[in-house]
Amino acid sequence: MSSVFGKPRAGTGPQSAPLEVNLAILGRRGVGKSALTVKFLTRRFISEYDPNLEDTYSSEETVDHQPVHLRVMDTADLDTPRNCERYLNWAHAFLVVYSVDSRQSFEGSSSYLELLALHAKETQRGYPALLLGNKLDMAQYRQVTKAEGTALAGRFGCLFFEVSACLDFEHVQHVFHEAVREARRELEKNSLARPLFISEERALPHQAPLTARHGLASCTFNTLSTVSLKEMPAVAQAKLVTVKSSRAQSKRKAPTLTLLKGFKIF
Ligand SMILES: Nc1nc2c(ncn2[C@@H]2O[C@H](COP(=O)(O)OP(=O)(O)OP(=O)(O)O)[C@@H](O)[C@H]2O)c(=O)[nH]1
Repeated sequence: MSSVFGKPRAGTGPQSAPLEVNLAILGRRGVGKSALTVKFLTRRFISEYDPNLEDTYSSEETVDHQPVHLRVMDTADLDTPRNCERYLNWAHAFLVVYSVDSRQSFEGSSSYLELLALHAKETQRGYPALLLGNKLDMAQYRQVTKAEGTALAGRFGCLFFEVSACLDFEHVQHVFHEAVREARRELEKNSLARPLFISEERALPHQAPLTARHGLASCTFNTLSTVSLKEMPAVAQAKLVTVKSSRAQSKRKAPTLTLLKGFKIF
């Protein structure tokens, strides 16, 4: 099933260059966004974390025999989407996460999917999204059934997975690679040579901010009325740490330690 909201906005590079994919992880606090990100990058599960950290990590991946330069933004919204343009204008694809043992977080994920769908409608661009029910190892405390997750994903045309950041790495990796595939499908629809961020001149002068109109306060889209053709934007409040996943997986050398500053690993 395809998970496309609207039209694509960026293109693949030449065949020899790695594909560049930006992936944002969204969801309410405590659903396991950081745990999933760190699991994917290091194969490890974290037990302690700084909930206010919002970092963007970089990893060289190979997906379907194709090199991919993947950037992952582990967002740190509070209870609702906030200052969303920092990821809406940056990401090629989104992982929307809830926790299977929290109905509140499931409702939160629905808000994020609505936000993405509305943004896609406003901008006429494509935003592949995957819905993830995390903490599958806590299934005995389930508040959200698998059928409910499937139904929500179906409503928004998303892929859906139940995962656990503390169980097998391969399943988590599969999900991230599926996100890359979804982004790549979108990127391949557009033949631009490099990943560029193109904002069309598309003023919305008489309309309130999208999220305000739909009850998602705090998100503004003030770049919509400007013309811009720019390379990778600076990510507000985010620092870029390059991590070679093969190295991170095998050794506890500097990149891993840098990445995991603030986390306790075991
Ligand atoms: N049992 C279980 N616990 C998990 C899992 N993923 C994360 N946790 C725990 O859930 C808590 C929150 O995890 P985080 O990864 O920090 O969640 P987050 O979504 O990044 O939260 P914020 O940073 O506050 O936005 C931590 O105590 C984790 O150890 C999981 O798959 N299973």
